[in-house]
This record gives sequence, C-alpha cells and structure tokens, in this order.
Amino acid sequence: MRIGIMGGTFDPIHIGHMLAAEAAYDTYRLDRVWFMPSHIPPHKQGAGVAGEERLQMVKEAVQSHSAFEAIDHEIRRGGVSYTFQTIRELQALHSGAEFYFIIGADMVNFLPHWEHIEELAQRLIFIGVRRPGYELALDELPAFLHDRVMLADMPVVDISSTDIRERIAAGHSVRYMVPDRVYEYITRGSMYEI
Ligand SMILES: Nc1ncnc2c1ncn2[C@@H]1O[C@H](COP(=O)(O)OP(=O)(O)OP(=O)(O)O)[C@@H](O)[C@H]1O
Ligand SMILES: O=C(O)c1ccc[n+]([C@@H]2O[C@H](COP(=O)([O-])O)[C@@H](O)[C@H]2O)c1
Repeated sequence: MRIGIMGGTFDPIHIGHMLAAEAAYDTYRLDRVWFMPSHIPPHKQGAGVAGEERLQMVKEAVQSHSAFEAIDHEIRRGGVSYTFQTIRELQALHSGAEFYFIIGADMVNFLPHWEHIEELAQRLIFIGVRRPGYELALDELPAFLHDRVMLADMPVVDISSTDIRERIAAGHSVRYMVPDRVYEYITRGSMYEI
C-alpha cells in the first residue's frame, strides 16, 4: 500500500494543495493520499485558525475524491507537529505501508532544516512539486537526500494561504481559489470574516 501524505497548515486549504496531491497520486500511482493538518507547524508562528476548523476545511476539500482523506493525527497529538515523530507513529500503526510525503518547492529547499531529517529521509520518499517563486534546486540538497526526493509535474499555481487570507481581509473574492465546499464552509463560518 502506497500512502501519500499531504501535510500542511491549511489556513485555509486551497487548490494548490489539491493539485499537488493529485499530481503525486497520479504520477506515482499512490493508493491513498492523507491530508494531515499540523497542530503547530514547526517553522511558523502558528496558524491563525484553530486546528479543528482547519481540519474541517480539509474534510470538505477531500469529500469528492475516493482516494483522498483527512487525518487528524497531528491535531489530536497536539504540540509542535514534527514530521519525524508523526511518521514514526504512523509506521508503527501501518507496518506494511510505504509512505510518500508531498511538498511544494519552498519546503523541498527547506528540507535540510527539518528535525531529524536523516532519519525521516530513510523512512519515506518526498514528492516535490513546483511552486512559483521557488527554484527547485535538487542538486544543492545534501547528498543523503538526492535519491529521496522525486518530482511530480503539476500545473503551476500562484496561490498561497497567505494570499487568500489577505484577499478576504481586503474584501475580495476567493471563490474558485479554494474547493467549492471549502468556499461554502468559509462563507458560513466566522474564522475569516468573509
Ligand atoms: N500553490 C502551491 N503549489 C504547490 N505547492 C504548494 C502550494 N501552496 C502550498 N503548497 C505546499 O503545500 C504544503 C502545505 O502548505 P501550507 O499549508 O503551508 O500552505 P501555504 O499556501 O504555503 O501557506 P502560507 O501562505 O500560510 O504559508 C507545503 O508543502 C507547501 O509547499
Ligand atoms: O518536521 C519538521 O521539522 C518540519 C519542518 C517544516 C515543515 N514540516 C511539515 O511540512 C508540511 C508543510 O509545512 P507548512 O509549514 O508549509 O504547512 C507540514 O506537514 C509540516 O509539519 C515539518
């Protein structure tokens, strides 16, 4: 069983995340993709929106795809969401599975700074996708990562959660930048004050 994990802050989830997951799913014939919101992202100040709300948006986003699902592993564990710890735990729970971790180009370049990256890179393969504004410089990564990062081709999407939050704050539309069900959820709720 090949399981892709799309980890993120998802504040909110947007179509860049969906296309990255689909590109990895399609290119590497994954059986499932688990979308996993972090509790506290390791290198950010934290998410503005509570974990339960971000998880609910992820659940809305994956509803129409039979191989995509939301997992609440990091939200339930609490604390800072270090990926090495998560993968240790998920591998203990799913011993026959091969794990792939899907990341955008910004995160590929940042991989050398992840906690216990050497151990993590032995436990899974990273699937990187292009993202505007970030060069994918695989040969500049440390040698131990060279055969641990594979690429998947997706249509480049110049969208970030920051951009979406800023548009909402300025009173602009984000319809179609997020999956329809996420848009409806955002407009019904009060977390972004649409
Ligand atoms: N437009 C995009 N294209 C490709 N990958 C993306 C895109 N947006 C986010 N990702 C990737 O998805 C993962 C989760 O991203 P995250 O939830 O932090 O979204 P973000 O848009 O980068 O958020 P923020 O703007 O708040 O920093 C990361 O690996 C990131 O590189
Ligand atoms: O474990 C780490 O050191 C680490 C450092 C940076 C990012 N990550 C993970 O990478 C995923 C994307 O991160 P982010 O901050 O862009 O949402 C998310 O699952 C994070 O927990 C993990």
